[in-house]
Amino acid sequence: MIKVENIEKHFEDHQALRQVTLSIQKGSIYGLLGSNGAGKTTLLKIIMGIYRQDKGRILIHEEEPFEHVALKQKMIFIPDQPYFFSHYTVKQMAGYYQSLYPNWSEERFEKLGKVFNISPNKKIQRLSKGMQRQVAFWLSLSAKPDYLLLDEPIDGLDAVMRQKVKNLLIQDVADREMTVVISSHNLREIEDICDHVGIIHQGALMLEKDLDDLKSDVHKIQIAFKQETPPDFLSGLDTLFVEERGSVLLCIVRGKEEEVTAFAKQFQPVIFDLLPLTLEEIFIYELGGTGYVVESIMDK
Ligand SMILES: Nc1ncnc2c1ncn2[C@@H]1O[C@H](COP(=O)(O)OP(=O)(O)OP(=O)(O)O)[C@@H](O)[C@H]1O
Repeated sequence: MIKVENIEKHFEDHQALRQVTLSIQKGSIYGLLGSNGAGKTTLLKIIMGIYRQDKGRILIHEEEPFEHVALKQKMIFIPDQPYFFSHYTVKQMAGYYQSLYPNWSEERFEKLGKVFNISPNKKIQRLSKGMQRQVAFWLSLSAKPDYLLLDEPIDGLDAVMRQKVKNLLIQDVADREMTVVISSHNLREIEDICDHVGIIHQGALMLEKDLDDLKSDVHKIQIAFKQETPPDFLSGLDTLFVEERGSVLLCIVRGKEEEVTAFAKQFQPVIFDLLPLTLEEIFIYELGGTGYVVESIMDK
């Protein structure tokens, strides 16, 4: 488990993180969403023990990562521009990873070679950017880390490889409870693999959600009554948004589907529809006036 408690970080007079608190369960995939400069990379580097926070505490498996060598052998960070030694082949770099990570599996490295389809004898710096990114995944997954932190990892991978990498991540989470933190600008890139997301804006965590709960507990209802809207109707619902569209009332409500339906039907509506919301709609309604935040993570 990763616990981030009241983290603050300044770079000279710029405050990059403000009072960030979140926890990431073992065996889960956590999406850290935010626009450029929001503070995602800074937070990932603090979790990895690469930067030291000014205030607050990070606990990985109840231990602080900064200068903790044994803990770092179980953690891998893939930065947005992976770094490799110049002139090293994939095989030579694999040897280096093997010396760093005690959990390294040669068998896994060979098996994954078939997925990535890159010759281990190739010099990494002669590969394309997307292929170098594949090498970063190939080596990292062969090292079988307990914690894998990814800084905008999907960018630069083609659609087929993107899906392959997502499947590999999900497989390691399911098989050996690896914990993944993945940063992105774009909710759509990661919504299919994350079970939790946090939205970070100007260094502060604005919203943190369990995606399964979120998808099942927020609904859009369209309802019309024979006459005026009964006064008790809206006051009896937990509404995030209400709009009159002619005689039809559109409401975004929180609550269990059966309970919302049973409640609405008491008023004998002439029209009643309950529809699921897209994740995008949920964030728009939940974040209300903070339009830029929503727009920035929904870019197409
Ligand atoms: N080493 C550094 N020195 C000074 N300022 C920094 C440093 N690293 C980050 N910052 C500043 O901290 C803020 C947060 O940067 P960070 O890289 O964490 O954002 P990000 O959310 O990862 O952005 P992006 O999506 O553009 O990569 C930015 O204003 C950035 O300029």
